[in-house]
Amino acid sequence: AEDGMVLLDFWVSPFGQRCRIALAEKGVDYEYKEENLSDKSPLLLKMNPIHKKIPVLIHHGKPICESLIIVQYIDEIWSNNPLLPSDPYERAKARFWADFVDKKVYECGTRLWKLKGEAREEDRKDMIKILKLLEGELGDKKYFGGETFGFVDVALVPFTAWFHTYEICGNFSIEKECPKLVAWAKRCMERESVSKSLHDSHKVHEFVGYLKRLFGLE
Ligand SMILES: N[C@@H](CCC(=O)N[C@@H](CSO)C(=O)NCC(=O)O)C(=O)O
Repeated sequence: AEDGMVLLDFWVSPFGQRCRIALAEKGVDYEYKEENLSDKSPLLLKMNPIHKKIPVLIHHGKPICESLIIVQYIDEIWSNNPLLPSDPYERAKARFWADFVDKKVYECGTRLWKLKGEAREEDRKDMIKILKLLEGELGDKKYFGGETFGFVDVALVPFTAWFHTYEICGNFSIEKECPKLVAWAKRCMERESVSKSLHDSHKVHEFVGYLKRLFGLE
Protein backbone atom coordinates (compact mmCIF):
# COMPACT_ATOMS: atom_id res chain seq x y z
CA ALA A 1 0.00 0.00 0.00
CA GLU A 2 1.19 3.57 -0.75
CA ASP A 3 3.33 4.53 2.28
CA GLY A 4 1.07 2.38 4.42
CA MET A 5 -2.28 3.99 3.76
CA VAL A 6 -5.27 2.11 5.18
CA LEU A 7 -9.01 2.74 4.74
CA LEU A 8 -11.30 1.37 7.46
CA ASP A 9 -14.61 0.89 5.71
CA PHE A 10 -17.85 -1.08 5.33
CA TRP A 11 -18.80 -2.45 1.91
CA VAL A 12 -22.21 -0.78 1.46
CA SER A 13 -21.42 2.55 3.15
CA PRO A 14 -22.01 5.51 0.81
CA PHE A 15 -19.64 7.50 3.04
CA GLY A 16 -16.86 4.96 2.65
CA GLN A 17 -17.51 4.79 -1.08
CA ARG A 18 -16.83 8.53 -1.33
CA CYS A 19 -13.28 7.85 -0.10
CA ARG A 20 -12.81 4.84 -2.38
CA ILE A 21 -13.89 6.93 -5.38
CA ALA A 22 -11.55 9.81 -4.44
CA LEU A 23 -8.57 7.45 -3.95
CA ALA A 24 -9.33 5.74 -7.27
CA GLU A 25 -9.59 9.12 -9.06
CA LYS A 26 -6.09 9.90 -7.74
CA GLY A 27 -4.80 6.45 -8.71
CA VAL A 28 -3.53 5.92 -5.18
CA ASP A 29 -2.93 2.44 -3.76
CA TYR A 30 -4.12 1.65 -0.24
CA GLU A 31 -5.08 -1.23 2.02
CA TYR A 32 -8.86 -1.72 2.39
CA LYS A 33 -9.97 -3.06 5.80
CA GLU A 34 -13.60 -4.17 6.11
CA GLU A 35 -15.10 -3.49 9.54
CA ASN A 36 -17.79 -5.49 11.29
CA LEU A 37 -19.86 -2.64 12.69
CA SER A 38 -21.50 -4.86 15.29
CA ASP A 39 -18.05 -5.87 16.54
CA LYS A 40 -15.77 -2.92 15.89
CA SER A 41 -12.04 -3.57 15.70
CA PRO A 42 -9.67 -2.12 18.33
CA LEU A 43 -8.04 -0.24 15.42
CA LEU A 44 -11.30 1.54 14.54
CA LEU A 45 -11.99 2.41 18.20
CA LYS A 46 -8.43 3.73 18.54
CA MET A 47 -8.46 5.67 15.26
CA ASN A 48 -11.92 7.21 15.64
CA PRO A 49 -12.62 7.26 19.41
CA ILE A 50 -15.02 10.21 19.08
CA HIS A 51 -17.59 8.83 16.60
CA LYS A 52 -16.42 5.18 16.38
CA LYS A 53 -17.61 5.23 12.76
CA ILE A 54 -16.18 4.30 9.38
CA PRO A 55 -14.75 5.53 7.08
CA VAL A 56 -11.39 6.33 8.63
CA LEU A 57 -8.34 6.94 6.47
CA ILE A 58 -5.07 6.08 8.23
CA HIS A 59 -2.12 7.87 6.62
CA HIS A 60 1.38 7.62 8.10
CA GLY A 61 -0.34 6.05 11.12
CA LYS A 62 -2.55 9.11 11.66
CA PRO A 63 -6.37 8.96 11.34
CA ILE A 64 -8.52 11.26 9.21
CA CYS A 65 -12.25 10.91 9.99
CA GLU A 66 -15.51 12.06 8.33
CA SER A 67 -15.89 11.19 4.66
CA LEU A 68 -16.05 14.72 3.21
CA ILE A 69 -13.01 15.71 5.27
CA ILE A 70 -11.19 12.57 4.09
CA VAL A 71 -12.00 13.38 0.45
CA GLN A 72 -10.69 16.94 0.86
CA TYR A 73 -7.56 15.62 2.55
CA ILE A 74 -6.97 13.23 -0.36
CA ASP A 75 -7.52 16.12 -2.78
CA GLU A 76 -4.89 18.21 -0.97
CA ILE A 77 -2.25 15.45 -0.70
CA TRP A 78 -2.46 14.36 -4.36
CA SER A 79 -2.72 17.26 -6.82
CA ASN A 80 -3.57 15.24 -9.95
CA ASN A 81 -7.22 15.18 -11.06
CA PRO A 82 -8.27 17.94 -8.59
CA LEU A 83 -11.75 17.31 -7.16
CA LEU A 84 -12.31 20.79 -5.73
CA PRO A 85 -12.14 23.85 -8.01
CA SER A 86 -9.30 26.35 -7.51
CA ASP A 87 -11.48 29.46 -7.20
CA PRO A 88 -12.40 30.09 -3.52
CA TYR A 89 -15.99 31.01 -4.35
CA GLU A 90 -16.46 27.88 -6.50
CA ARG A 91 -14.92 25.82 -3.68
CA ALA A 92 -17.38 27.31 -1.22
CA LYS A 93 -20.27 26.47 -3.54
CA ALA A 94 -19.05 22.88 -3.97
CA ARG A 95 -18.75 22.50 -0.19
CA PHE A 96 -22.26 23.91 0.21
CA TRP A 97 -23.78 21.25 -2.05
CA ALA A 98 -21.72 18.42 -0.58
CA ASP A 99 -22.93 19.55 2.82
CA PHE A 100 -26.50 19.63 1.47
CA VAL A 101 -26.12 15.99 0.43
CA ASP A 102 -24.77 15.13 3.87
CA LYS A 103 -27.60 16.92 5.67
CA LYS A 104 -30.49 15.80 3.48
CA VAL A 105 -30.06 12.69 1.33
CA TYR A 106 -28.93 10.13 3.93
CA GLU A 107 -31.41 11.10 6.67
CA CYS A 108 -34.35 11.40 4.29
CA GLY A 109 -33.41 8.15 2.56
CA THR A 110 -33.14 6.29 5.86
CA ARG A 111 -36.56 7.55 6.96
CA LEU A 112 -37.98 6.39 3.65
CA TRP A 113 -37.34 2.73 4.49
CA LYS A 114 -37.84 3.05 8.25
CA LEU A 115 -41.15 4.93 8.35
CA LYS A 116 -44.61 3.77 7.38
CA GLY A 117 -47.92 5.25 6.26
CA GLU A 118 -48.45 9.00 6.63
CA ALA A 119 -44.88 9.66 7.82
CA ARG A 120 -43.46 7.81 4.84
CA GLU A 121 -45.72 9.80 2.50
CA GLU A 122 -44.32 13.03 4.00
CA ASP A 123 -40.78 11.75 3.60
CA ARG A 124 -41.45 10.71 0.00
CA LYS A 125 -42.36 14.31 -0.84
CA ASP A 126 -39.18 15.49 0.95
CA MET A 127 -37.01 13.08 -1.04
CA ILE A 128 -38.48 14.22 -4.36
CA LYS A 129 -37.92 17.85 -3.34
CA ILE A 130 -34.30 17.15 -2.32
CA LEU A 131 -33.54 15.32 -5.58
CA LYS A 132 -35.21 18.07 -7.62
CA LEU A 133 -33.06 20.70 -5.87
CA LEU A 134 -29.95 18.67 -6.72
CA GLU A 135 -31.13 18.29 -10.32
CA GLY A 136 -31.64 22.07 -10.43
CA GLU A 137 -28.05 22.59 -9.30
CA LEU A 138 -26.76 20.11 -11.89
CA GLY A 139 -28.82 21.71 -14.68
CA ASP A 140 -27.42 20.79 -18.09
CA LYS A 141 -23.86 20.35 -16.86
CA LYS A 142 -22.05 17.09 -17.45
CA TYR A 143 -21.10 16.88 -13.79
CA PHE A 144 -21.83 19.00 -10.74
CA GLY A 145 -18.24 20.15 -11.19
CA GLY A 146 -19.03 21.29 -14.74
CA GLU A 147 -16.96 19.50 -17.38
CA THR A 148 -14.97 17.64 -14.73
CA PHE A 149 -16.04 15.04 -12.19
CA GLY A 150 -15.55 16.74 -8.83
CA PHE A 151 -16.23 17.02 -5.12
CA VAL A 152 -20.06 17.24 -5.26
CA ASP A 153 -20.17 14.32 -7.71
CA VAL A 154 -18.07 12.24 -5.29
CA ALA A 155 -20.31 13.28 -2.37
CA LEU A 156 -23.58 12.31 -4.07
CA VAL A 157 -22.88 9.47 -6.47
CA PRO A 158 -22.69 6.70 -3.81
CA PHE A 159 -26.32 7.41 -2.95
CA THR A 160 -27.41 6.61 -6.51
CA ALA A 161 -27.01 2.90 -5.58
CA TRP A 162 -29.83 3.53 -3.06
CA PHE A 163 -32.16 5.16 -5.62
CA HIS A 164 -33.78 1.78 -6.40
CA THR A 165 -34.54 1.32 -2.68
CA TYR A 166 -35.88 4.86 -2.38
CA GLU A 167 -38.15 4.25 -5.39
CA ILE A 168 -39.54 1.01 -3.99
CA CYS A 169 -40.09 2.37 -0.46
CA GLY A 170 -41.36 5.72 -1.71
CA ASN A 171 -43.31 4.29 -4.63
CA PHE A 172 -42.03 6.88 -7.11
CA SER A 173 -39.83 6.94 -10.19
CA ILE A 174 -36.67 9.01 -9.90
CA GLU A 175 -36.26 8.75 -13.68
CA LYS A 176 -39.65 10.43 -14.06
CA GLU A 177 -39.08 13.10 -11.41
CA CYS A 178 -35.40 13.83 -12.11
CA PRO A 179 -34.37 12.56 -15.56
CA LYS A 180 -31.20 14.71 -15.69
CA LEU A 181 -30.04 13.34 -12.34
CA VAL A 182 -30.53 9.76 -13.54
CA ALA A 183 -28.60 10.56 -16.74
CA TRP A 184 -25.81 12.06 -14.60
CA ALA A 185 -25.72 8.90 -12.43
CA LYS A 186 -25.30 6.76 -15.56
CA ARG A 187 -22.51 9.08 -16.77
CA CYS A 188 -20.70 8.75 -13.43
CA MET A 189 -21.00 4.96 -13.57
CA GLU A 190 -19.00 5.03 -16.80
CA ARG A 191 -15.99 6.05 -14.67
CA GLU A 192 -14.13 3.08 -13.31
CA SER A 193 -13.52 4.91 -10.00
CA VAL A 194 -17.31 4.89 -9.50
CA SER A 195 -18.31 1.56 -11.03
CA LYS A 196 -15.75 -0.37 -8.97
CA SER A 197 -16.73 1.42 -5.73
CA LEU A 198 -20.53 1.14 -5.84
CA HIS A 199 -22.57 -2.02 -5.39
CA ASP A 200 -25.51 -3.21 -7.45
CA SER A 201 -28.71 -1.45 -6.36
CA HIS A 202 -30.40 -4.82 -5.84
CA LYS A 203 -27.67 -5.84 -3.41
CA VAL A 204 -28.22 -2.56 -1.58
CA HIS A 205 -31.96 -3.25 -1.50
CA GLU A 206 -31.33 -6.71 -0.06
CA PHE A 207 -29.12 -5.12 2.61
CA VAL A 208 -31.94 -2.70 3.52
CA GLY A 209 -34.22 -5.75 3.86
CA TYR A 210 -31.69 -7.16 6.35
CA LEU A 211 -31.62 -3.82 8.25
CA LYS A 212 -35.44 -3.78 8.38
CA ARG A 213 -35.46 -7.24 9.94
CA LEU A 214 -32.64 -6.16 12.29
CA PHE A 215 -34.77 -3.18 13.38
CA GLY A 216 -37.85 -5.39 13.59
CA LEU A 217 -39.52 -3.38 10.84
CA GLU A 218 -40.52 -6.31 8.70
N1 LIG B 1 -20.67 11.60 8.81
C1 LIG B 1 -19.97 10.37 8.69
C2 LIG B 1 -20.97 9.22 8.65
C3 LIG B 1 -20.31 7.87 8.69
C4 LIG B 1 -21.28 6.76 9.04
O1 LIG B 1 -22.49 7.00 9.21
N2 LIG B 1 -20.75 5.53 9.16
C5 LIG B 1 -21.60 4.41 9.57
C6 LIG B 1 -21.66 3.33 8.49
S1 LIG B 1 -22.28 3.93 7.01
O2 LIG B 1 -23.73 4.41 7.35
C7 LIG B 1 -20.97 3.78 10.79
O3 LIG B 1 -19.76 3.64 10.88
N3 LIG B 1 -21.85 3.38 11.73
C8 LIG B 1 -21.34 2.67 12.88
C9 LIG B 1 -22.11 3.05 14.11
O4 LIG B 1 -22.88 4.03 13.99
O5 LIG B 1 -21.94 2.39 15.13
C10 LIG B 1 -19.08 10.39 7.44
O6 LIG B 1 -19.44 11.11 6.51
O7 LIG B 1 -18.04 9.69 7.41
